[in-house]
Amino acid sequence: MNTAIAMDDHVVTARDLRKTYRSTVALDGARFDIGAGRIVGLIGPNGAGKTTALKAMLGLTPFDGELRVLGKDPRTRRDELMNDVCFIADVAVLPRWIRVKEAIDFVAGVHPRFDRARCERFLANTQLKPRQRVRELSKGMIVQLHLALVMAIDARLLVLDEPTLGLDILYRKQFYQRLLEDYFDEQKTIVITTHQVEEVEHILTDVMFIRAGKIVLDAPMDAVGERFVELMVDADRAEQARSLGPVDERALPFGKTVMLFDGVPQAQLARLGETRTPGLADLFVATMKGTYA
Ligand SMILES: Nc1ncnc2c1ncn2[C@@H]1O[C@H](COP(=O)(O)OP(=O)(O)OP(=O)(O)O)[C@@H](O)[C@H]1O
Repeated sequence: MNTAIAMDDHVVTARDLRKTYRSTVALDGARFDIGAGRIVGLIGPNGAGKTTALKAMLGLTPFDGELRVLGKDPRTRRDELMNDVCFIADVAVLPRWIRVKEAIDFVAGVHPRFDRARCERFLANTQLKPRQRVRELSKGMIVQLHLALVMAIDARLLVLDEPTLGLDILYRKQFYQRLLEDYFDEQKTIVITTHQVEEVEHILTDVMFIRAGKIVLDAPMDAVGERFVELMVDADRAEQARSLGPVDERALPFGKTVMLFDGVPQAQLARLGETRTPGLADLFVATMKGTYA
């Protein structure tokens, strides 16, 4: 197949992405594809390179390697890209004197795809009032304002870096619910980085784990459920289970062991003990073991 054509089928295509800050390697040959109409979680421990990968996609940092976002190289065509890509920059960018209503007026004035009614719907579920100034808002309320402004823009690619950091659990839940109900459709693609794996796993269509600048797992969520099985075995079956090559194991009380398998049929494991599909958080912990060693 012609690779140029194949690359354009994806919203994002990255090959051999590299970024070094003096002696720190932030991206170490990362490779991934993101298709249209997907909600992708880019998940990794602190310092894994998540923000750097997003900044590269947004044309906010130089890097080596090949990267196409909506068919364009963000290094050279950032301005054009920004018509179709939306992201939340640093929350500190809103001037402290501006009123909620003025911030909405401003975005409505500069962004042709901003939908004021939608923004106001998002805000109706918060305590924010149109006349309040940013300096009168709590940290979490400022994040809410930012999210409402960004979610009301009809962009093809929405990039969210830790979108719910600092928000209470009620709003976090509501945010992800609204992201699905009010924002997402097949024409859109969303990339979210987060540490709060449990909160996003039910909305993701795909998951990417990043560790030390490399993508170490990249799979659709339904494939994750088929690929990985967790098995709880008693001591007398542990050796037999171990011979099937678990990718991780941990001991439980009473001599039981939980083992994580990748690609071993569930039926085969079920003969040795109790099986279940691991949650994303379990997979994350198993995959990242030794990161801080
Ligand atoms: N401007 C910078 N100057 C020097 N080093 C940097 C800079 N930005 C990031 N780094 C380093 O690059 C690596 C990756 O950082 P990055 O911010 O991409 O990680 P992250 O996965 O987003 O982490 P976190 O979850 O903690 O936000 C880290 O080791 C970090 O110290």
